[in-house]
Amino acid sequence: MTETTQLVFNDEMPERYIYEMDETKHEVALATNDLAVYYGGDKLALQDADLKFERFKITSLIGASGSGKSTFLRSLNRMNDAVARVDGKIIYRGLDINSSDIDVYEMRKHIGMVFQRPNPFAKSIYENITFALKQHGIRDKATLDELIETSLKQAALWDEVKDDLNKSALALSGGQQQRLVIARAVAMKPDILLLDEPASALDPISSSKIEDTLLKLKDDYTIIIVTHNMQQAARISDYTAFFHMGKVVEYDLTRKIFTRPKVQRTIDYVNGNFG
Ligand SMILES: Nc1ncnc2c1ncn2[C@@H]1O[C@H](COP(=O)(O)OP(=O)(O)OP(=O)(O)O)[C@@H](O)[C@H]1O
Repeated sequence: MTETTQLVFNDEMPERYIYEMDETKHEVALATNDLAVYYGGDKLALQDADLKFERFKITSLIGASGSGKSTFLRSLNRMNDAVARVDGKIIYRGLDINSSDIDVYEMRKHIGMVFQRPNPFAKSIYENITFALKQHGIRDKATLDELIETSLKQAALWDEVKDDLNKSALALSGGQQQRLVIARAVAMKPDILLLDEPASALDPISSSKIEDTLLKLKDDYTIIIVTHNMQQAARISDYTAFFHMGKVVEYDLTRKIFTRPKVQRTIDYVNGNFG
């Protein structure tokens, strides 16, 4: 952002602003209620997280390193269970999926996760996608073939690999591997896709392919993405949450976060004044 477009401080500014989603107008796919995460028993890494995520939209989580973005994202499908205490509620289809009686394995079929580093299995492209499907009891070849084609098309990888599905996934480029991992996640037909900096390890062209893929995927999925790249957040997301020191400081429509944020700290961050 150039000097002339710097956002400026104006009179009475709140310390926090959380967009109140009108549930009569917007379908909420997932909501957190008073979420707090403690590592090692007492290290508070996230607090007071109350967010609603709209269905079929992309929400970006932005903020400096260590501000709690990944902690929040990982808590949404219980990836932190083994390392942290997660208090509060995560509401999905009327259920609190943070409750102890939830079948986490089953829940993750609905809420999938893609990590920063592409992590395909050391298997063929075909097997990367069929592995989890078979574990979930899908064995019919025609069904598997159809799911492979659909998911690879959704992840914008089909045209590049359709003639060689038996090739090792490890022989693909980093960007192709990440799209394969996205295909693997969408083959399970989740409702919600969580992505932790999915493009940060990739070159700009691969990164832009991932962005295009996510924009297409939002026709069918609700997407929540952690990104350090503010241009990327501005380009692809409908909503943006700005994290600072374990709190969501501002949550709003992306265009408002980047043009008319309400909190001084957000203004500083989007202007590049991180101090
Ligand atoms: N497994 C863990 N055990 C202990 N502390 C952790 C663990 N994971 C994260 N933390 C701490 O929690 C805080 C928030 O970290 P988190 O990774 O959520 O931040 P982040 O905003 O995602 O950062 P980055 O952008 O660097 O990924 C930090 O102080 C971090 O050191």
